[in-house]
Amino acid sequence: SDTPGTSTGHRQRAQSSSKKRGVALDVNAWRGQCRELLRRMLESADSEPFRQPVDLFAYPDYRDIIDTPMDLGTVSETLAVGNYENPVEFAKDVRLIFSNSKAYTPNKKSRIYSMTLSLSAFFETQVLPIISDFKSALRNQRRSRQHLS
Ligand SMILES: O=C(NCC1=[SH]CCC1)N1CCN(C(=O)c2ccco2)CC1
Repeated sequence: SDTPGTSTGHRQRAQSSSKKRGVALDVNAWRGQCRELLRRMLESADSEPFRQPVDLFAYPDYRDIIDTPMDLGTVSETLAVGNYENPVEFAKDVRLIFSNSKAYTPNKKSRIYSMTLSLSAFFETQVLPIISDFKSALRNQRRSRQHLS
């Protein structure tokens, strides 16, 4: 707490990132964090079936069941070319990979589906702080811009 009687002068806040409550609030940090999360997922054996699009010759009925195919390679490419605006859009595509697998699997004991379960459990624990840090950086940026207007 401040020493009584001191005035806490008006603090200028840096535009893109500022130290607040010990957290670096950088509205752009999410992209590198998501790239690193993808890298860790791709190095896991559990991601093997999800690194590239499903081979429709190997699974001829795949598109009868799945409307929007998605895979980690496509997500990687979309992130690299800057076509995700925020980590929520990124997470939506990754979650689509897992929901497609759940929809397509003939039964919940299939090997590939069990890989989906462990990979998505890992993903959810890792993406949550990325999204909440982004949202607080955005709130902070809007707060500091608001005081400028
Ligand atoms: O063919 C692939 N991936 C591409 C590959 S794997 C190695 C070479 C190229 N699949 C199979 C179907 N998929 C499932 O989720 C699934 C659930 C139950 C059975 O299959 C998605 C992954």
